[in-house]
Amino acid sequence: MQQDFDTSRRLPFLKMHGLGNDFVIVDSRGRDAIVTAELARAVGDRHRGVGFDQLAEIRSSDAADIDLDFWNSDGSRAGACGNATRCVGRLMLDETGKDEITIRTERGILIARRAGDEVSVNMGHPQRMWDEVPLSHPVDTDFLPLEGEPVAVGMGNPHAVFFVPDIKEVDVAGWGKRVEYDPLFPQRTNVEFAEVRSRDEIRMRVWERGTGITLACGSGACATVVAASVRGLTDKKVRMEVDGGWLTLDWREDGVWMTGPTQLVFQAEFDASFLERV
Ligand SMILES: N[C@H](CCC[C@H](N)C(=O)O)C(=O)O
Repeated sequence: MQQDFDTSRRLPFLKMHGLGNDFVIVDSRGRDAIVTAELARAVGDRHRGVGFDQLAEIRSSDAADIDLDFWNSDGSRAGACGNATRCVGRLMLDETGKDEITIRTERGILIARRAGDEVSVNMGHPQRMWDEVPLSHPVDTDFLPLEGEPVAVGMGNPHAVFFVPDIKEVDVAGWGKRVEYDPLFPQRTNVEFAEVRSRDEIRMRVWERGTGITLACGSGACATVVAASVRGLTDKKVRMEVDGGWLTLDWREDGVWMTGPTQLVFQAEFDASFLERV
């Protein structure tokens, strides 16, 4: 593997999770970015590495408090990751002592705020045009021409949200994987299955592009409240139960706000021999 960093050095990282959506976080501020697709796959392997749903790399920014890049465990890039943004938001809020910080991701500058013990992030405005999601050709994004007629929503990454009468009956892995690779999605897609319990409560399960079933997905939760609201099934503010716990979503004038808990699990470092084997 081509590397532009010194493998004789160790590589410190943090393991964090938001509702069981788990992340390895590497802080590359003050040096060149070091994460490559190969490194992401090696670290993401739960046997050879440590495993994660996404790897997040913090970088110095000239436009916000930090820049943040996301990788899936198959080595692909994710344009957005709401739960990792909340986790890194927590780190930066604690580091700076501020109540609000800015994070530049591929989709633009996001704001993270303290919300009691939890962290809120404004995940920005949803993308509802077919070519923004993106889809492969013009269709009605409120009712995609697929079995189950999902809603297409971009949150900096693509999502297809299905409404189902009973979430327990859904084969999330089988159905999710089929939709992820449907030719309607030229960059593949994340897939959400949502059971609306009331106008302000949704139960959601997710199949993540490049990762598979996860216990939560922040951008997917944002996409789901947008989809439910567009279909007239819920209000714009909902509580959402995912496999890993509860999030609050609020689609406001300035974007979709997501609030929930974050957890630091451990701090460790990859040693030189691990990095040399990548
Ligand atoms: N877990 C993330 C989303 C990852 C999406 C990723 N699987 C993609 O390829 O877009 C979240 O909290 O928003």
